[in-house]
Formats: sequence, structure tokens, C-alpha cells
Amino acid sequence: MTTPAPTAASAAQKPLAICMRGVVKTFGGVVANRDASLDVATGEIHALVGENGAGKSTLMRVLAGLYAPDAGSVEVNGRDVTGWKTTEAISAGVGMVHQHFMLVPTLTVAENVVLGVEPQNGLRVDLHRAAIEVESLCRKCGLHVDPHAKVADLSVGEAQRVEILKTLYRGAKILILDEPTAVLSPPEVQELWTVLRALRDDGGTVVLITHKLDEVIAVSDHITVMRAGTTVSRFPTQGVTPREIARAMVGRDVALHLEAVGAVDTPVDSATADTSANASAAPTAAPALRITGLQVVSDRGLAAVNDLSFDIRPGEIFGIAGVEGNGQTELLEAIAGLRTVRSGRIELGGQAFGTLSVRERADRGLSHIPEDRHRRGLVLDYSIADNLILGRQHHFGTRGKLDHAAIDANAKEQIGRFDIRPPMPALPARALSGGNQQKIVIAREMGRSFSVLLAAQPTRGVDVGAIEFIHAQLRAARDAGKGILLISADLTEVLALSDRIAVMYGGRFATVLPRAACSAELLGPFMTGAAA
Ligand SMILES: Nc1ncnc2c1ncn2[C@@H]1O[C@H](COP(=O)(O)OP(=O)(O)OP(=O)(O)O)[C@@H](O)[C@H]1O
Repeated sequence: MTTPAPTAASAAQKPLAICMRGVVKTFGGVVANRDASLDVATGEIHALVGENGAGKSTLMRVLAGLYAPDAGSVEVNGRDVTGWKTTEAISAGVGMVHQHFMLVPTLTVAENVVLGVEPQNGLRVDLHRAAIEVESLCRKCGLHVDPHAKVADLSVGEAQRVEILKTLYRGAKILILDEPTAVLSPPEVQELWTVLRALRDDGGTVVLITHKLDEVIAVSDHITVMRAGTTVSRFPTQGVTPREIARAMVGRDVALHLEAVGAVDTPVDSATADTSANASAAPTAAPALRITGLQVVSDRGLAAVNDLSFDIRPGEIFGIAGVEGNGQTELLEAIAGLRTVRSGRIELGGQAFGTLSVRERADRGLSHIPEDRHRRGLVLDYSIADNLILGRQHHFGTRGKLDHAAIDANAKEQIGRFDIRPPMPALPARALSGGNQQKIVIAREMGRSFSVLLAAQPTRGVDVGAIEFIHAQLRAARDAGKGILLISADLTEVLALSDRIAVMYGGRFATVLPRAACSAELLGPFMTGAAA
């Protein structure tokens, strides 16, 4: 594969919607972009890929007017817009959907979409008109969501749609999406592709940041690869394999978990699927984790986990697949001690948790990688070193006095072992790229002794090299006899790692199968409730 340096001439024949040249952006001592370039033709879907911390989000924030570059130039539709403000970018039709949603949960969908540009009726905001306009926009672009629903009540997939609607309502013709599928289920991803293709066919331009290389192949027309802040190659998508893209990103061959899924055994007929969690081979050792008759309610007071019972054996990865919002979050939070249990029993190594606190559960050997690293996993203003001991401070000091030498030594060890970049223990977590923030959580939870690990979306937002590493860590932990409960919206990940797989639907397991009996085709109908 040839990967020529980006030049205007090498771009498609169509006029360039985006032309960025020699962009430099530094934050204190950290260089996020150095001599970065990007050519995107009008009316194409362009994938921007690269390892965690390669500088993709920063480059797109420069384009969207969130950051002014230290050097370099930015042109949009042939106009020099270097250093413009977000308001100017929005009025010029450039909209960005960020990795972490920026919606107001207490407002309705329509109120969020029109926020800041509300239709007026005299001096008053016309919410009735807003709802009608949002409804008609939904119909026009095929993004279905109820304009009157409260954002707090939406699934992540629906919230994602609202973010896109927000940018389209402001007239975006250049849409930047930063890892939009990290939280979407497979059908929601397909729906998003339909929307993006329709946008492109309508003359719109899309820049898509994603770590999922199968998505790059499925939907993009061209690919730009960034490494260490700079652009290293740009090429058409047609004819390229995920392996080639991964090599361009990382500079070496990477074992892709997608390919691991190729080792699927013959699937069984859904009629033979068992819905009891003990459907696999006969258990040998006592369970690492035992859940009996668990009932948990959601924030809205509804039954989220509905009389669930299952065991996880030592040395087993038990994967839960399913569309988000079917009780997975509440299940993990209940086990971790973050949510009250209405009834039922949780036992670790034969001992009931009862009302033990989060810290006491951790001290008994429970580790937890939460699904939302910002809400549950990190304190963004704390340093990397402090985040690496979060919840375990009592192990790093005596009589309320912290042992800073031990904290620093721990940080250095974990930063090295989990390749957290930049390797600066004193840096606040906020200053790290999304993937490197995730590595802090993984390092804290897996870099200590534990017997059961709750791993929710463990590779959300991390690059192919890091996925390979995290998957190897999870397999090694399993091989060392740990019990692992894996929850992932990424079905390929569940298939690649699990020994047994349950599909969760409506707070129950719609099926539980040994891995050898599973395939994406078989599990799909259980995920939508069609086969439950
Ligand atoms: N506000 C900031 N303050 C300090 N450093 C920052 C800031 N934003 C980004 N950086 C640093 O710039 C580098 C590039 O980050 P960026 O978020 O652009 O990478 P990325 O390619 O989008 O990564 P990911 O795939 O993990 O999201 C990283 O080393 C990051 O730590």
C-alpha cells in the first residue's frame, strides 16, 4: 500500500471543503499537533485515525474553532479561517459532535436542539415551533427521536442522535464526529451510517474519528492517519484492509480482535439456546461471583434488573452483550456497591456482600472498570498519580498521611506497564486524550490484586494497539484464575473475549450460551428482543 504525504493534488477531484496545513498546537509542554495537515473533499466521508493521543481531537477542535492553532493555516471551502471562533465556525456550517455528550439532561430533546438559537414568538421563546421544526428535521434526515422526551430519559444512542440533530439544526454542512459509535449498538451504528451517507449524498462533508477499523472500511471514502501529532498518510479507502490501516497507525503489525472473531465455531440454532446461566459445561470450582435472584431498580424507579441469577467461575470471562439500557449498567453498579439492591444476593468467593461499601468490596478483591470514565472512573482535576490510587488511598499511607514516595512509585510503574501517555505523573487527567484516560482506569483496576473484575466497556475509545494490550491483560487475568464479568456494546469484543455469553434484554438474560455456540447472527435477535 502506498501512503503518500498529503497534498492538495492528491486529494479527490472535487473542491476541498477542508484544507489544513502545518498545524501546530501545544498545551504547556505537551505538543498535541506538529505540522499536521488534512485535506477533505466536499461531499466525502473522511476517516481520521491514529493511536490514542495522536492529536486527532485537537486537530478537529482547531477546525471547529475551539482552539486557535499556534502555527499553520485552516481553510474551509477555500476561505482562510485560521484562528476563527466556534460561533464563526457554526455560522459557516462546521459542526462538531464531541466524544462526551454536551446535552442538558433536564431539558427536552427539542429544547436541547434549539438551545442558543431558539425560535422566537415576539419576545418569548417559541417551544411549540421548536418541537415542530425538530420533528421535521428528524424526518428529513432519518434520525428518529421524540422531540418532547426528556434527555435524561434517553438511551445513549438516542442522545447521540440529539447531538447530531443539534449540529444539523444550526445548518452544518461539514460534520465532525469524534468517536460517535463508542456507545452505540450494532443496529444503531448501521442507522448512523445511513444518516451520514444521506448527508454526503446531499453534498455534505463528514470527518469521522474512530478506532474501529471495520467502520472506517464500511463507511469512509478516504483515510488520513495521524501519528504523534502529525499526519503520516492519506489514501482512498477502497481496497485497504484493517490490518494495513492498523500498521499505518502504529508502525507495526497489530493483532486485531476482529480477526479473532473469525475463529467462530458452528453456531447452534436459536431454538436450542438456553436461558439459564449454567448452560455451559459443568462447573468445576466454587464460583468466583454468584448472583442470586437480584432485583435492582433504575434511577426512574423502574425494574432494571429483574430476578437475575448467574455464576462466574474462577478463570472465566462471562460476557454480557445487549443494547445499552437493558439493565447492564444497574447490574454492575449493584455488584460494585454503587446502587442499592432491592432484593437478592451477591457473593464473592462464597461470602455475601450484604451492605458492604464500595471500598470494602474492593478490599475483598473486587475490581471495577466503570463504563463512564468521567462520571465514575476519574477525578479529571486530580493528577494521573492520584487517579491511579483513587479509592485505595488507605493503602498508600498511615493515619491519614499519604506516602507520596509510594504514590509516585506506583504511578511510574503503572504508567510504564499500561503505556499511559504522556508519562507525566503530575499531569491532571483532564489533559490526557480519551484513550489515555481510559488506560488510567484500567491500570488502577487491573494493576493490583483482585479476584473478580467487572469490566464495563473496557476498550471504549482506545486505539487498536491498546485494545490488543487490554485484551491480552483480560485473557491473562482469566488464565490466572480471575472471574471476569465483561459488558460491552461492541459485540465483536464480547465474542472475541468471552467463554460464555449472555444477552441481556429488559433486565433479564434472553439467552446464555457457551462461546463456541455463538455468532453475531445468532445473538442479534436476542439483543432486539425478537428471539426472547
Ligand atoms: N487541554 C489539554 N491540555 C493539555 N494537554 C492536552 C489537552 N488536550 C490534548 N492534550 C494532549 O495532546 C495530545 C493529543 O490529544 P488528542 O486528544 O488530540 O488525541 P487523540 O488522537 O484525539 O486521542 P484519543 O484517540 O485518545 O481521543 C495528548 O498527548 C493529550 O494529552
